[in-house]
Order: sequence, then structure tokens, then C-alpha cells
Amino acid sequence: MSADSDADGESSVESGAAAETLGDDPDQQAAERETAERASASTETTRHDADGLLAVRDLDAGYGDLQVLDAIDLDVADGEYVVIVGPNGAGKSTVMKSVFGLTTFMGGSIDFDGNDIAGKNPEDIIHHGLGYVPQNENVFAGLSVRENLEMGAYILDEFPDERLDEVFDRFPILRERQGQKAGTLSGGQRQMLAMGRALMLDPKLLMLDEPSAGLAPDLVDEMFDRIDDINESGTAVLMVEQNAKEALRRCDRGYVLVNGGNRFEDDGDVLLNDEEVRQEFLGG
Ligand SMILES: Nc1ncnc2c1ncn2[C@@H]1O[C@H](COP(=O)(O)OP(=O)(O)OP(=O)(O)O)[C@@H](O)[C@H]1O
Repeated sequence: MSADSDADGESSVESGAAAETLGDDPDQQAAERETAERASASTETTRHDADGLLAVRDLDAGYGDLQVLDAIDLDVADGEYVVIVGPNGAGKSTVMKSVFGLTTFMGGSIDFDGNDIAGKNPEDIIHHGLGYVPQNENVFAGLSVRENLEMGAYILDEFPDERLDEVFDRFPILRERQGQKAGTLSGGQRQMLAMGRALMLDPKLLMLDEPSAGLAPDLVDEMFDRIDDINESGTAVLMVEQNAKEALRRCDRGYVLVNGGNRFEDDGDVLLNDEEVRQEFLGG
């Protein structure tokens, strides 16, 4: 699904002053180098001014006193499919966790569907229609498949039977295995259960952290196909993926994150064909 994008090439982040060497203190010089690197990387980002479902601006966040994200900008429009790629440790998962209220919020803004969710906790955020599937420990291993799906709807007063049917229709293996303990499912089945559980609340945006991680190659394609289906049925998707080429091939827009900051943002196919992005981040 294509976003109604009017990206205009405008730089979204001030480049900041180039670092000057003010003394001989090696710690200070290292800090200045890091600041300069981040500032220079930031200038390559363009702001996407889509009518946002999710709009993240100048987000600083981390863990306790440790700041990981530095002035992150990110947009997801209604029904859009957006991926975040980048090297290990760039902060991709931290972006998602921060949107879902699982990190220390340090500054900036996060608006979701007209609500200010910055600094809110996941229990509040989930009510606004945001689903999140973490990479690990994303099912209750000791509960059955069906119980896991029922847990997905725990905030509702009335159990959504029709939603359960829709999830079973989307992932027939879950219907077949509904009495089986989640901990005995294969990796791919478990991933589908985790997605199914998030879909029980019919989220407007589904955030997926490395859904293809650990899957056999033939299952990776199937997983991406399922995600395409979810998006084509109207749910916006924000996905972090190591399988960057395939993710960029399938998405509407992508972000490349480096060192906790925005580095590139553009349509998926533009990023795929960008020489610099290919050489630096997609293995040539
Ligand atoms: N719970 C945590 N406590 C402290 N630091 C953390 C925590 N989780 C992540 N970090 C640190 O935050 C930084 C970014 O991690 P993050 O997992 O967001 O990166 P990533 O881009 O998703 O990496 P990968 O592709 O390897 O999964 C790393 O330096 C990491 O060590």
C-alpha cells in the first residue's frame, strides 16, 4: 500500500556545528568526534510529512541513564508499511520499544492517532490501537495457543469471537494447534501466534521486531507474505528487519538508522537502488 507521501527533500534535522577540538583531553575529543559524526549523519535524512498515524519527532530515549536514541524522526501514515534497517546496535529495536513505552523517555514527542503517547506506559498505549510483537519471549510458553490469543484481548470487556475467527483464518495452523502449548510450537508457528495475539485487538499499527529472525529460509518468505497480507487488509506495519533487502523490496518506505540517529529515509525501492545505501548497509 502506498503512502500519500509528499517528502520534499527538506533536511529534517539541524546539522549542528561541526565539532571543534577545544583541548587535549582524549575523552573530550572522542565525545566531540561522536557529536560531529551524528550531526553529519543526520543531515542525510529527509522529513516525511505524511498525514501521520504515528509521528515521532526529535526523540531522545534510552535505558536508565544511557541515552541510545538521538533526535529520531519517524512517520507512519495510515495503512503504510514502513521498515527500519541498519547495523547491529543502531537502536532499531529501541525505537520500537520507545514508541511502546518500554524505555526511558528523554525528550521529543510521540503522537499516535492524535494522542500524545510519549512517556506513557504500554497498558495505556495499547488502548490507542498500537500492537507490538517483540523479537523474543513473545508468547506465553506454558499456555495453549488459544489461551495466548485470548490473552491478546484481555483489555476488552467482551471477548471478540469474530476476531479470533479472523486470526484463525489468517493463520490456519493456529486453529489446528489451538489446544497445544505455545512452548512446543516451531519458531515460525510461534511467530505467527505472537502476531495473531497482537491482531486480537485489531490494531491500527502493528510493530514487528525482526519477525523473520531464526526462521528457515523457506519460512522467511512465507512470513513476509503474511505480513504483506496483514498490511493489504488495512493495518499499518512498522517493522525492524535484519533481512534488509527483502524488507525494503516489500515496504512502502524505509529508514536507515545508524548510531542512534536517522541516516536515510526514502521509499523502499529508492533506498534499495541508492549506491551509498547499498554499499554501506546492504552488502553491495
Ligand atoms: N535493556 C537494555 N539496557 C541497556 N542497554 C540496552 C538495552 N537494550 C539495548 N541496549 C543498548 O542499546 C543499543 C541499541 O540496541 P538495539 O537493540 O536497539 O539495537 P538494534 O539496532 O535493534 O540492534 P540489533 O540489530 O543487533 O538487534 C545497544 O548499544 C544496546 O547495547
